[in-house]
Amino acid sequence: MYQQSGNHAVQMTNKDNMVYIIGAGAIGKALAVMLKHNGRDVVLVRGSVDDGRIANDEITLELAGGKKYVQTITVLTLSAIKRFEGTVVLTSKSFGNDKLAAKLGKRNNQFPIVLLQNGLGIEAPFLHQGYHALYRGVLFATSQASKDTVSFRQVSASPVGVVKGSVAALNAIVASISTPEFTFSPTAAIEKAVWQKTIINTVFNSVCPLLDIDNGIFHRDEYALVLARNIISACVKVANSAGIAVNAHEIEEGLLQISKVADGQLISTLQDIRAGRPTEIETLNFEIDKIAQSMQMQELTKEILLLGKLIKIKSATQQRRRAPHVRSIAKGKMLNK
Ligand SMILES: NC(=O)C1=CN([C@@H]2O[C@H](COP(=O)(O)OP(=O)(O)OC[C@H]3O[C@@H](n4cnc5c(N)ncnc54)[C@H](OP(=O)(O)O)[C@@H]3O)[C@@H](O)[C@H]2O)C=CC1
Ligand SMILES: CC(C)(CO)C(=O)C(=O)O
Repeated sequence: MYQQSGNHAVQMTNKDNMVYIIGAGAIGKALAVMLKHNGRDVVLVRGSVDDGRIANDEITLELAGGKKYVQTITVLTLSAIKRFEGTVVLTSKSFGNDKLAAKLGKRNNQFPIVLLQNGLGIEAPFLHQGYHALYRGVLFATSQASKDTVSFRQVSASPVGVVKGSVAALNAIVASISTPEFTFSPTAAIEKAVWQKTIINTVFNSVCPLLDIDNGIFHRDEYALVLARNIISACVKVANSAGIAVNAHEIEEGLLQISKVADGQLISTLQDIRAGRPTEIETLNFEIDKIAQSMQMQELTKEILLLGKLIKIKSATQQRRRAPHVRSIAKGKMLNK
């Protein structure tokens, strides 16, 4: 199934229930360790690098209560894979989806793709490429990676639904990626779940990095919760006008639940900013504002857009600090929205 390279011993397999996780980051590593711990066939595939390298990495997963799982996971890059024989799960950053959709499309076999990424509209590149087995998950979990250790907390089961495909295949996919401590559940209402989670992320992924604070702030601080409530209220009006029946109370409950379970954990956008990496804010605050604009509702999303712009400035500032030579790339590209 994949080629041998260098001195690394890699097991060859012909199974068609292999799970290929693309994106060896905080979520990808956590999922890989959990699957391997439960006896599943899994490999990690690098999302941003494609040098044909194959490695066997020891990854430690820390769960709530101090429980630890250590597993050796095979890490490949795309060019080491001739064809997929199983399910492809994307835990890579969504801004890489255009390139990945094109690359994966070249291996034109029938494999299903599951997107486990935050944000609105992230499936578009795969739909444009004509994928016909496309599934979307919404993660209710929080994961933070440092070197080869990942700290993971599940908030609740993560729903997965059909974008293109069948309910029977969805059920099989959910069974193949679900484990007791990282649980997925099939849903017929994935669009609603995507909006609910995107609204939650619009709050967390802008407010927490701007305050430079952990995810627990909303259950600890009533002023932060009031700010969250205002953002949720505006987003819900936009969603409802777009025909998505979400409600503010349910979303606030979800936000508080995450805030409690993920107290002390950092939102992915804050992890990205601190590491000098790009963020996914385009598919959160900016995408909601874009949808509001298309319905002449942009007055409502002014604050949301401002928070998004501040995240871009903070992210670009940190990137320049870490790599002064990229100054000219970021300059002028930031505030044109
Ligand atoms: N961490 C969390 O708590 C949560 C994260 N999410 C979502 O899950 C997804 C994964 O997040 P997370 O694991 O935290 O992110 P990380 O940054 O830890 O990992 C993401 C991985 O994406 C890959 N990647 C980065 N840039 C590109 C690119 N341009 N093209 C292709 N691949 C790229 C890299 O893989 P490689 O190293 O293999 O090159 C990177 O390791 C995101 O959409 C995030 O919003 C959702 C809920 C919670
Ligand atoms: C809100 C949170 C922590 C929960 O899943 C998340 O989506 C993230 O870290 O990006």
